[in-house]
Amino acid sequence: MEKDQWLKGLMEIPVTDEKAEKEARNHMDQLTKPLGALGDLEEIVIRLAGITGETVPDIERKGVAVFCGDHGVTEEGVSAYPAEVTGLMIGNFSRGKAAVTVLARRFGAEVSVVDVGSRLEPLPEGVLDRKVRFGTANMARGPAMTREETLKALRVGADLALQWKENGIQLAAVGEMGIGNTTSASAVAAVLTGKPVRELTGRGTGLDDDGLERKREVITRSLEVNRPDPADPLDGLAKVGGLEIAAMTGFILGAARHRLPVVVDGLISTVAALAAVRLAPGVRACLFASHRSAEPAHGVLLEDLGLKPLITAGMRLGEGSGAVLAFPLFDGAVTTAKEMATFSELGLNG
Ligand SMILES: O=C(O)c1ccc[n+]([C@@H]2O[C@H](COP(=O)([O-])O)[C@@H](O)[C@H]2O)c1
Ligand SMILES: Cc1cc2nc[nH]c2cc1C
Repeated sequence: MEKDQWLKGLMEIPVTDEKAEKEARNHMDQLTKPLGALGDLEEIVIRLAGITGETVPDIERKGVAVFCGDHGVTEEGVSAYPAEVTGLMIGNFSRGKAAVTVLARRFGAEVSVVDVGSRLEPLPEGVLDRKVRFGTANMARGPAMTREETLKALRVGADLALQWKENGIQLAAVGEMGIGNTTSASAVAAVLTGKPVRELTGRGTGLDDDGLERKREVITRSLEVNRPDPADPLDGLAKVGGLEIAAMTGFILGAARHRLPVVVDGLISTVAALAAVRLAPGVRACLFASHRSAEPAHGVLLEDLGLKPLITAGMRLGEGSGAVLAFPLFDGAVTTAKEMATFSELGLNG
């Protein structure tokens, strides 16, 4: 009961500040450029205003949260890499040598690496220990995890978003690490969109043709074995999802609850975002899509969410790397809003 109350509270998403949005639009229209000439950058400023309630928001402090988990379904041979790579990459994040940590350093973002369910033990320095269990069960044989575990993982993410908001983070990115998680993400995408598995399954880390066929068959079998309820996003996350996916759903819900704009990364964080939007539709207004992943399901999900990716770079890495790469576009957008002259300052009526 208390748990239900907590989840209900998390889903009370404040509405968009339409007055701030309108003021931001007016402001952008008055700047010394042809109307709309800054394209998506203008949309960033307007949407940030609607989220934060400030006409020209400050986004100096940025962070990327990387949620990590292992997947029992790797037993079925669905990834081009061995499951041990999840743990090895957690070490790499801790040493600041992974793509996301390198990019975060370059573009001035703080990083939180959160182990919500890897098999790694002990954890390296600086990694937040929020382990709910040591990897999920093999979803091709039964549920990946229980509803209880799903809610625990969700709470890990939601609590971090609140902590970030209280600590003064103004723009968040979300990413993940988990060998096998494109299989889980595609399965959750199939549950939430009702689209065919074939259309939603890609090569992940680089499967060959045989591997891709096996992956499709494993996802189809997992859906048959578990029969997740499409009307209950938590059921899909529990039965065919993953610990880091549920944590990202919680993080996104928590961010939206506290009006913290959040940039999603590739396929896996976007499926978490779709689950969050299905739980609380108001979440959508707080989301930005950084790039469009090479995974086929990603485009389907972005369309379902009505999100336009800022970058097209053929990336398929995850980690939050694409989201951090989009941060300079946000800085550029806000800087134009803050520093450009208006037509009236130029002595022209624009
Ligand atoms: O972001 C994406 O769209 C993306 C596409 C393919 C792979 N990945 C990353 O690769 C891992 C999952 O790939 P796989 O083949 O093991 O399912 C996981 O750690 C993800 O971060 C990520
Ligand atoms: C090496 C490696 C790094 C990753 N980062 C995110 N997913 C990944 C998957 C692999 C295999």
